Amino acid sequence: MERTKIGTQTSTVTASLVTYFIYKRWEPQRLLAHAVLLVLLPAFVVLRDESSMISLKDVCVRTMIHWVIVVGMTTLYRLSRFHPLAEYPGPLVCKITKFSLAYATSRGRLHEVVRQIHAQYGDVVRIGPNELSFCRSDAVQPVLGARLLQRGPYFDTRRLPSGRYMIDGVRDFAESAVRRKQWLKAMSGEGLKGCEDALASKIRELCENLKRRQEEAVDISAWMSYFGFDFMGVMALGRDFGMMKAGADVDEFWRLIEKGSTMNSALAHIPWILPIIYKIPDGGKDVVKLRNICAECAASRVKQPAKTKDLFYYLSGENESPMADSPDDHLIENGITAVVAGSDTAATALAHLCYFLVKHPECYQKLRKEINEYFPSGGEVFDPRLHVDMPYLNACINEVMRLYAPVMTGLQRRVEYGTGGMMISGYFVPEDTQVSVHTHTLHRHPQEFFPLPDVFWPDRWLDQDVYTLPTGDIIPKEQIKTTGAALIPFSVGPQSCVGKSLAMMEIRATLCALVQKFEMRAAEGFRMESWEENLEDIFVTKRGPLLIRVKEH
Ligand code: HEM
Repeated sequence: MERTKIGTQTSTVTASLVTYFIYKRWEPQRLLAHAVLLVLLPAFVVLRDESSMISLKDVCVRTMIHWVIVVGMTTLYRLSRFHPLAEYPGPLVCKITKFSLAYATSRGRLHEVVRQIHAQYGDVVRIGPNELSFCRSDAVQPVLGARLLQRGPYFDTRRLPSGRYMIDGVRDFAESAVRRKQWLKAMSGEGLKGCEDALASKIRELCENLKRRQEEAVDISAWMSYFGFDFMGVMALGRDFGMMKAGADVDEFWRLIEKGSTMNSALAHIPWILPIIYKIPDGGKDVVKLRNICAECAASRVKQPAKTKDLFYYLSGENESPMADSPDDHLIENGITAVVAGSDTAATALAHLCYFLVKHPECYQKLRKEINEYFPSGGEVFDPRLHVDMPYLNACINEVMRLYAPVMTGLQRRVEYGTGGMMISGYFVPEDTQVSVHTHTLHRHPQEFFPLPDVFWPDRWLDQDVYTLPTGDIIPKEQIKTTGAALIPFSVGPQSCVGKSLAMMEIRATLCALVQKFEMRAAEGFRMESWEENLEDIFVTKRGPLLIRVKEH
């Protein structure tokens, strides 16, 4: 009897060690693997050794012991000096698990938490058991730009039930290049030209709507989203969502995207849990609703021949051959990606621009002066070719993208198992390690942006011999540090934002129109500081209200 017990205990410990090694080496993700390793294996060990006198309680107790051993071994190893990342500093809890970052994300505070970790532990920190975060501009190229590292498991949330990845989750560079081909055509000179009429017409609609609301406090942040979604709906799916017309999120498109992003970005830190979450009934209800809206839009768009060579025209391949009668999954996916990736990101940048320009009226006036100089005859200020050359306009946009990039988070890449590791900005990163450059922290690093890295000061982007600081002090060029290579709101490299040109065209044109046409000031009783306090990093940025009064010039 005693011998049987010892035998069972030995078997349980052996099974736990095997389980621990399998998790450590292969990090299995499938639900079946979790079930076999965590439930069936310990039960099998007990049943095999004590088949005649086994009770349910015994099985439960042994399963719990199995779990405690696996978790205990994992924790000890992650904290031990034998772990390949043992030399890197970081909070104890992050060395053990990424649950703490998943929690911070679910609260929208990830940008602050990672920044705080860097402030406390340095430029290269351990933010997960197998993950390093860099806050150095010389890490940007090796991590993102140099075509060395593929995306990490953070992007597993971009995998569709079919097993295929959305374009923004694809790991393999070759597949990525194929999937980006049509996008790049759409973002070429001719492709962008095809978007200009729709953009000009949506900007006009935005200005008309704001004009009608001069007597009331306007939530300009929400209006930027209505505008962004309507524009991208037309561009990518051939349908105006009608948000500006209704002054509301009519199809709940925006709400669905925000809800989905909050959950996805939290789970992205613990991707092994995804197969379990996806089995929960209704777990993907919102995603299905979102997909159905897009599928319906794309279906009606393919029935009409293209009036303009817009984004849909290129993404559907209409530029190369006639369109099929009904949209395929690929086309619907691209449409969803464009709306999800392109609407709210640009809207966030525009909302931040309104916020900072209202807070700094002297910058608002300086920008208005530049617009009047470039468009002396008044009238419509829509000329994307001129916008590109306007120094102060572009300085304001750069400065806002620096302080609050619409995607603040570090984009995860992975040093693959079997590569032997690599050097990144003078640090050895062992194989099987996830790495990222934390955009929000890098953008405010005094070594890259000096002085006043936390202050909105567009002049730092201008080329001058002397600079007047917001404090009134005058300093020479030599005392200014503005590292262009450290500004990475669109990421860099072979998988960077493929919609950058369209986004920049949209932001420049919309800002010019708003500043030319309207005066803006904070609405009475609105606490401006609440804007920054309410920002949430959910991969994209979730924003609270920004109540503004607009008045036509
Ligand atoms: C201010 C606006 C925007 C910002 C800040 C932004 C930022 C980003 C970032 C940081 C990435 C991740 C790149 C990586 O993993 O390295 C990305 C990817 C992407 N963005 Fe944007 N984006 C913006 C607007 C747009 C627009 C307007 C579109 C489309 C019309 C778009 C389409 C995409 C696509 C398709 C990807 C995936 C690219 C790939 O994986 O190859 N984005 N964007």
